[in-house]
Amino acid sequence: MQTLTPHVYWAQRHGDVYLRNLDISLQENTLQFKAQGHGAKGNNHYEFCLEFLEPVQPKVSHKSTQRQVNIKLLKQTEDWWPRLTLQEKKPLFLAPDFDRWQDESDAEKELQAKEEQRINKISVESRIRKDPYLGLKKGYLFMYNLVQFLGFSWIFVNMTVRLFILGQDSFSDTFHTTADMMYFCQMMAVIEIINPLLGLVRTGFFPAMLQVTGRNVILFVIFGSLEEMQNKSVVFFVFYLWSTIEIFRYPFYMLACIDTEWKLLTWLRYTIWIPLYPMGVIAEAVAVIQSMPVFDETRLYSLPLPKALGQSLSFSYILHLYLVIMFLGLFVNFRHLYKQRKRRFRSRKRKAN
Ligand SMILES: CCCCCCCCCCCCC[C@@H](O)CC(=O)SCCNC(=O)CCNC(=O)[C@H](O)C(C)(C)COP(=O)(O)OP(=O)(O)OC[C@H]1O[C@@H](n2cnc3c(N)ncnc32)[C@H](O)[C@@H]1OP(=O)(O)O
Repeated sequence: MQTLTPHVYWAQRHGDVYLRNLDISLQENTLQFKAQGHGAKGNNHYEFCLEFLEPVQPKVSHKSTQRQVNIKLLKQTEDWWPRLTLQEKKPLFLAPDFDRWQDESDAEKELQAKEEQRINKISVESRIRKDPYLGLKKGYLFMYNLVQFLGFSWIFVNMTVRLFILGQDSFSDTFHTTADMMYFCQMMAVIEIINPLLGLVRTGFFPAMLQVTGRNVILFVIFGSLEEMQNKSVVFFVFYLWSTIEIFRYPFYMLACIDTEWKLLTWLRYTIWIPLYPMGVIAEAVAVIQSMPVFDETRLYSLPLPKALGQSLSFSYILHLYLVIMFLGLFVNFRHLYKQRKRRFRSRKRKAN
């Protein structure tokens, strides 16, 4: 019997080395292969040895098939070897295993993809493990957003249809036709202050509080308690601006609850506030200014003063202060929404890369 050297095919990843066609012992980083087999040249001894360029772990795993022996060794440290063997000159029997071959950058990409998969799996698993009520929370948020979407859509459609039919004449009737629904939606919106406190959404408590309180002051104090304000055109502009953003914002949240995203809707949710928010604050400021003489006249909510200082302090003085707070609130929430927009589009760009 002759002693022959079999063909050995090799490939690597950052953590592993693959060899094909062998039988095996590993000593001092040198793989010894000796075997008897029946090949093209009849029954023969086959043997070779390979001293690896870098240390490998002592454990060798191998699997024999009728045609070959597959060997897998684990590298001691995860890195890329410029060649397989310590000796610089490639042994004649050694050739790249093109079935498995990858260059360093391809292997790196494969490694990264595996790592990302692993992280995603861990984060999904830990979310499920950490929060057994996740489904319930999402269900509750979905329903809340659906109700708000239906409410604001009703207001928006009602106002739009009336605007088309009656033109400017519809302005004066806005409050009487839509206020009940607006009361309902804005009272419900208090939930948006509670949600971040309960950790149900990643909204800041402060921006949500400014948003909901700001609107409710206008709705309940300025429009709700002064009949003189209720047929003014400004009601139309305030309600129309509020409902325009909400018919995009709530469906966006609904989709987020079912882990879905429509790009156009996301873009609209994070873009149309740019003109709408300042316009909304200006409309609200006009309403506050228009209400001041009415509060002066009716003395509604005026604060009683000690006799020496006069009879009472008109609520309109408080509204002067409120106007300042409103523009500060605009600044705070505009900045918040700008940051949210940047964060949202930055993370989408990163995902696209
Ligand atoms: C005693 C003190 C008195 C103080 C009075 C102060 C007065 C201040 C006045 C301020 C001026 C108000 C003017 C205003 O009324 C004018 C108008 O509204 S005009 C119309 C235009 N308006 C707008 O565009 C504002 C719309 N409103 C909002 O966007 C929000 O209310 C706001 C809190 C401002 C910002 O929203 P948020 O912080 O939640 O940002 P995101 O939408 O990006 O959400 C963050 C993440 O949370 C998830 N989320 C949030 N809510 C929900 C939900 N309901 N269901 C499911 N998921 C939700 C969202 O998906 C985000 O998740 P992720 O981070 O994973 O993307």
